[in-house]
Amino acid sequence: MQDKKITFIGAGNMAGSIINGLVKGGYPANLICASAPSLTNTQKLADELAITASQDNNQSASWADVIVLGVKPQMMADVCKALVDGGVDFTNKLVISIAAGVSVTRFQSVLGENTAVIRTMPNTPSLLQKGMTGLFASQQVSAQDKDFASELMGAVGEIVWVEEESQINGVIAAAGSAPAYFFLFMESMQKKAMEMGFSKEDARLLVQQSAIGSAEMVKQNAHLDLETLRNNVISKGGTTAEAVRTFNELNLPEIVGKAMQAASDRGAEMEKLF
Ligand SMILES: NC(=O)C1=CN([C@@H]2O[C@H](COP(=O)(O)OP(=O)(O)OC[C@H]3O[C@@H](n4cnc5c(N)ncnc54)[C@H](OP(=O)(O)O)[C@@H]3O)[C@@H](O)[C@H]2O)C=CC1
Ligand SMILES: O=C(O)[C@@H]1CCC=N1
Repeated sequence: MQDKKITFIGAGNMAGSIINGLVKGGYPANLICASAPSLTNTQKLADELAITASQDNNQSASWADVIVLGVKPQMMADVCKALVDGGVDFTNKLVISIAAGVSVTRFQSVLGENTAVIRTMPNTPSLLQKGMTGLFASQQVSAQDKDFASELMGAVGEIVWVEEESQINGVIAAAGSAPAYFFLFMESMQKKAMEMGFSKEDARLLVQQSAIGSAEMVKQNAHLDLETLRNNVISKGGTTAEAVRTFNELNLPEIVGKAMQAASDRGAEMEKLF
């Protein structure tokens, strides 16, 4: 990977996961700085990973070749304005946003209309280098910077580039928010297993190992579609058939579709707000 100086502005759950995944994957820690108002998250990252922790956004951003913006969407414009007012020159820098709901146009209206901006939508399994990131590049981004962003996010998981910015909201629905869906599903299963008499620990083990095993089967059987994998578990007249019939009667596919649409719609709505 090209060795570039990277500053993360904001280092909470998501940016922290990327920093962890990057350093554990071998990216030089001395090329990474994390800046946030408090040292709570950043100092922990510095102690564990030997990156630099800072409370000075302007100084950290000025030092970097690549600035990863990892603050909450509602504070993004103010944080960017403060960088511009603080004298940070974005002319030769690559800006990578991980925020939902902040458009390229919005970034460029604050940072300068020719700023090279890549919008990404990662997810928290990036912490384990098992992330999924969608990326969209503004016209100003060079092929070399696109390659760098591919390598950067590729270091913490799989990547997919989208041609239309609006598709980032689809990435949010299918990947960025998705870990929470699977956790909710597993929580619901754990709760029922406990009602069936298992201890909390055993209920979790039953559910988590089933989830991990199923996910691994999906990964290792790319030639099989998901329906086939499902059908391989269903014995005619057996138990799984009853569970799946119940899911379908209660319209699980429609529920999932509606939830994903709600996530995507909220992403589009946020783009108007922030
Ligand atoms: N969580 C997720 O699964 C995903 C989140 N995202 C996106 O990531 C972004 C961050 O979300 P998340 O990590 O969950 O949020 P967190 O609240 O965990 O992290 C926010 C971070 O921003 C820092 N911060 C606050 N104000 C400033 C400031 N003025 N300058 C610099 N840093 C500041 C906070 O610092 P301090 O520690 O001092 O409070 C904290 O480190 C959002 O835009 C979200 O859309 C994208 C994909 C998935
Ligand atoms: O909930 C959110 O808005 C962020 C974006 C995707 C996951 N978390």
